[in-house]
Amino acid sequence: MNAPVITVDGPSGSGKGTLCALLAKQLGWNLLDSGALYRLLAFAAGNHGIDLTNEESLKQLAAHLDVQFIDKRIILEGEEVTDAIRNEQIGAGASMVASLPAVREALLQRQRAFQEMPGLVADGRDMGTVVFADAPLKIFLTASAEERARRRYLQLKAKGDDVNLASLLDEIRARDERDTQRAVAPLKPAADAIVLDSTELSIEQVLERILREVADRDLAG
Ligand SMILES: Nc1ncnc2c1ncn2[C@@H]1O[C@H](COP(=O)(O)OP(=O)(O)O)[C@@H](O)[C@H]1O
Ligand SMILES: Nc1ccn([C@H]2C[C@H](O)[C@@H](COP(=O)(O)OP(=O)(O)O)O2)c(=O)n1
Repeated sequence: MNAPVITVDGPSGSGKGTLCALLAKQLGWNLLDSGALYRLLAFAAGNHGIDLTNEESLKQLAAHLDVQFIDKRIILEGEEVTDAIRNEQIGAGASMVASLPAVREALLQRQRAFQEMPGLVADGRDMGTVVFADAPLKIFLTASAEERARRRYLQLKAKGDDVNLASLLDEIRARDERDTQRAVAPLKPAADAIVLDSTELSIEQVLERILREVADRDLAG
């Protein structure tokens, strides 16, 4: 029997990463942060001097990406990059490489390998539409662009980054546009996804709502 999967897709800053981590912890399930793979690829491309539009080279790099996920740490080619991949520049680069079909194809099996017992919580843009299209519970988490920019601003500022709310809002809008308009696996809710707008909801309220859906489907055993 395949391990059950809960997919959580949605735009940048909607709360996917936070919710997926809490959900995986609460259920004792595995966690896939698929966005981290695209961020790692953009970062590795920088290391190797590969242009973010060079589909053939990026495909090769994606197929052989030397990455380890150790607890909450991410090691790329032997170097810890856990924090280094979490900024808007890498986010924008990730969104660029993610628009290339050969790159998405090269990362598919790597993502599916995370589907192990007792279950998987998968965070991304196309988890419910493409990578785990058979998942028994699909969430599409969203929020207004202004609220998402505000959350990102607070998050990066708390980290000590020098950030500007207006430019973060511009970057989030540009990324939304690229992620929803691309030809392959665009960001959109799966036909059978539950759409949750978290603009006016706390993290606890979103978690509670998702856990109710898990219980209704008897997913947690
Ligand atoms: N419902 C919410 N209300 C307020 N802040 C939230 C909510 N969900 C997430 N956040 C905060 O917003 C920021 C971005 O969340 P994150 O999980 O990184 O989003 P995503 O993975 O979708 O980009 C984090 O600092 C997180 O704590
Ligand atoms: N399953 C996925 C996950 C991310 N991506 C792309 C598109 C996103 O803009 C970038 C970065 O994703 P990530 O989830 O890390 O970004 P946020 O934390 O939501 O800002 O990668 C994708 O195309 N497909």
